[in-house]
Amino acid sequence: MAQTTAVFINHSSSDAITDFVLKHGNGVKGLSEIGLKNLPKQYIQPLEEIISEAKIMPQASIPIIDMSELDDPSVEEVVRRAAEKWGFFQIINHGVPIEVLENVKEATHRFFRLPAEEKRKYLKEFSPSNNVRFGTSFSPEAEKALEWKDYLSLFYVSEDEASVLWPSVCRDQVLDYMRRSEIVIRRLLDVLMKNLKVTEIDETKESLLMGSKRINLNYYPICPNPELTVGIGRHSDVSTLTVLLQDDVGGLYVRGDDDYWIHVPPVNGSLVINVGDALQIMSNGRYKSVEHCVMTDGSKNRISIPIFINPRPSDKISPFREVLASGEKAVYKEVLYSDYVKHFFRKAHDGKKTIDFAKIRRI
Ligand SMILES: CC(C)(COP(=O)(O)OP(=O)(O)OC[C@H]1O[C@@H](n2cnc3c(N)ncnc32)[C@H](O)[C@@H]1OP(=O)(O)O)[C@@H](O)C(=O)NCCC(=O)NCCSC(=O)/C=C/c1ccc(O)cc1
Ligand SMILES: O=C(O)CCC(=O)C(=O)O
Ligand SMILES: [Fe+2]
Repeated sequence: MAQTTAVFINHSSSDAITDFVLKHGNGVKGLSEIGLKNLPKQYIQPLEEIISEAKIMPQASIPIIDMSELDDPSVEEVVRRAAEKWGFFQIINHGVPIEVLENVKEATHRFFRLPAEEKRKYLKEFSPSNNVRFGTSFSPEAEKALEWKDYLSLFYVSEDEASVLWPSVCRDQVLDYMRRSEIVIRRLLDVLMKNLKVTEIDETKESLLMGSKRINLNYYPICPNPELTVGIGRHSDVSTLTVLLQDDVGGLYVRGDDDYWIHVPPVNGSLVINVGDALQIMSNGRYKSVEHCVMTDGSKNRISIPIFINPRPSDKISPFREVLASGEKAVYKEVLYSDYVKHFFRKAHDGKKTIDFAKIRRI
């Protein structure tokens, strides 16, 4: 059977492949598993989207910060500088138990091992809710070239809603990971806010900084031609902060100086933290939401699990009053957060362009 499918797919039209991947719920994981020899042409990315050896800064790395020392003012300073300069850092000794991380990784594999007919139930057209979505690539209708990634995206509303709507093979482990990471997120936001002269996170600020959460389970299967495609194209996150758990395969790259990229090496037990566009806007550009992308692997399947900490969809975001108090000019105008996110989802990944949506144009 697999043999027949492989012969069929290897000789199929683009449309048949797209149906197999997108409509029937096989995803790129399905393509990978039938032993595809060559990357289908709709996945071939323009050469400039591929990070070759020559574009990597081998000696550079994003900071690794030990959170057990966070009460030390010098460590607070390291966190702030990392958010200002790199927009990305890894944390260790963060208080989220290693079993919680291992359990959510295993749960992610369990979800993706489900048969296509099961996963298909969560495709946009069949899912019982907009808050649960299984998909592939990022925005297939808008993309010139597809991305080599399948995902399950879960927008968190409440434990009760999750217990009804989220797939039972991964629900409990995902919720546990979200719950257990809450303390470290709050702590990081406290430190980052102090530096902006925001001394108290009241109810309004709490909503703006962490009023909603989305968690994605990303699956990047073995790719037959990793030198021709990407797992995720260049983008910045639209979150306030993103907390990312990756496995031991590697492949995440962050924009460094000029046209160079920095690899984020897997560090056992660590979490990758990055600033998203919402925090760049609210900090009036002080904290940087940095472009990043994922390259595929020719010999290993990879997973990653980002938690996007966001404003609420109904929040209006703009630079904080405290940041502008000293007379600094606002770089960004007020935008409704759900408009911002819809703008992001409706186009293909395009590097740092999403934030132009909120930029004030001065002539
Ligand atoms: C606008 C949202 C996202 C959906 O609202 P809705 O009422 O369900 O509206 P729609 O169902 O009409 O969705 C709007 C559009 O977004 C698309 N979309 C709806 N969720 C999704 C979805 N998880 N995936 C990819 N399209 C979607 C959806 O397909 C639709 O596009 P289109 O059909 O072309 O009109 C709403 O939940 C909202 O405002 N959420 C705010 C919190 C939030 O989710 N923030 C996003 C944080 S995610 C982040 O930072 C980075 C994410 C990311 C993700 C993938 C990457 O490769 C890289 C980065
Ligand atoms: O897979 C990764 O390491 C990064 C994923 C990512 O950038 C995203 O989901 O927004
Ligand atoms: Fe991202």
